[in-house]
Amino acid sequence: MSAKIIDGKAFAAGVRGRVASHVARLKADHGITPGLAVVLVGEDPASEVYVRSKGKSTVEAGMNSYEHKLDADTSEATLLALIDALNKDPAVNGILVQLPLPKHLDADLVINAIDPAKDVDGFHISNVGLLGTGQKSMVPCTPLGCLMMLRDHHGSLSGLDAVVVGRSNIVGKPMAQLLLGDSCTVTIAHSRTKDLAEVCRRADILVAAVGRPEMIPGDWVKPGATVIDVGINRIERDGKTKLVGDVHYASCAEVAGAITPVPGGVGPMTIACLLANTLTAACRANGLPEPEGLTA
Ligand SMILES: NC(=O)C1=CN([C@@H]2O[C@H](COP(=O)(O)OP(=O)(O)OC[C@H]3O[C@@H](n4cnc5c(N)ncnc54)[C@H](OP(=O)(O)O)[C@@H]3O)[C@@H](O)[C@H]2O)C=CC1
Ligand SMILES: Nc1nc(=O)c2c([nH]1)NC[C@@H]1CN(c3ccc(C(=O)N[C@@H](CCC(=O)O)C(=O)O)cc3)C=[N+]21
Repeated sequence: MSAKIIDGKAFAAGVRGRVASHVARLKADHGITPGLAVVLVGEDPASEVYVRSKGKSTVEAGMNSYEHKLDADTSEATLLALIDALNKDPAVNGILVQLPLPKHLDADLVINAIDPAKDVDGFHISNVGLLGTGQKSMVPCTPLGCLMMLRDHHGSLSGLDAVVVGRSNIVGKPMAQLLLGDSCTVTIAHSRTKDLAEVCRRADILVAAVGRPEMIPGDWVKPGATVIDVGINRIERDGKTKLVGDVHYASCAEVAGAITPVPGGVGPMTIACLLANTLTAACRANGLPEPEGLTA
């Protein structure tokens, strides 16, 4: 069997297009232009690339982009003062603080200082609690993008066995919540899981969010399963840098029914969902109906 390739890049282009046309309507009918503020502390080159591409996509969708670059040694008080100002700024509908933060800053404290209504990453404890109790919230972008692709491929996810490998607050846990919300039977696996191979083989839906290049081989995949590869790992091969996921693509694609590639899978959907969340936040802030099909 050869898997269907789930084209995240094309899917993301579709989502961005829908966001852009909704933004155009908001502008024309209500004079509202949604705004996204991205805060980057320090000079991590990979983070700078992401922040630039987020800014570019934001502007392409017709929204305002505000970039705040702070020195690596910025104090917690300075960062919190910036977040306070952004919370109060009516032109800003979404706030994203790029992670990881330098070690001297308490990421939980910083994230929880963001107004939950502007928390387009969905990382604030209020949004985590709302998601966990099935209430309307801001949903983390990467898991939301994965859910959109899964719903598109399967129609209904009800009753399917889902295994999420990884239990981080930004990917694994919210991914598991969303799958549970769609009535999957969910298992969360991690570094202490016994017989991970056997656990993975039960999955109709296998989500890999581990951060270990090509860790999951094809013989861990149930024939016909859907494999969602969240991993973004930069490795050296044949003297070149290459981007690979957390699954061994070639062997998994032989067994799976469908699979997301890296690059061109989950990554582009993360950015598209960030724009979707910013639009959703702007609609909620103005008491307007939310865009359909762009939230969980
Ligand atoms: N495509 C995208 O848009 C995004 C991609 N990513 C990528 O996704 C991956 C995961 O990111 P993130 O969740 O932040 O990573 P974290 O490092 O925060 O979490 C990794 C998880 O994997 C588990 N793990 C580590 N080693 C093993 C192992 N040998 N067997 C089983 N489980 C293991 C850890 O378990 P334990 O808790 O026990 O330590 C942990 O729960 C990374 O490659 C990252 O770059 C992240 C965000 C967005
Ligand atoms: N507060 C916060 N929110 C985040 O959402 C967040 C973060 N911090 N820190 C870093 C991670 C990582 N992340 C990615 C986004 C897009 C791609 C992406 O578009 N990837 C392209 C390839 C890009 C390339 O070539 O490097 C792809 O997979 O096709 C990848 C990774 C968001 N993150």
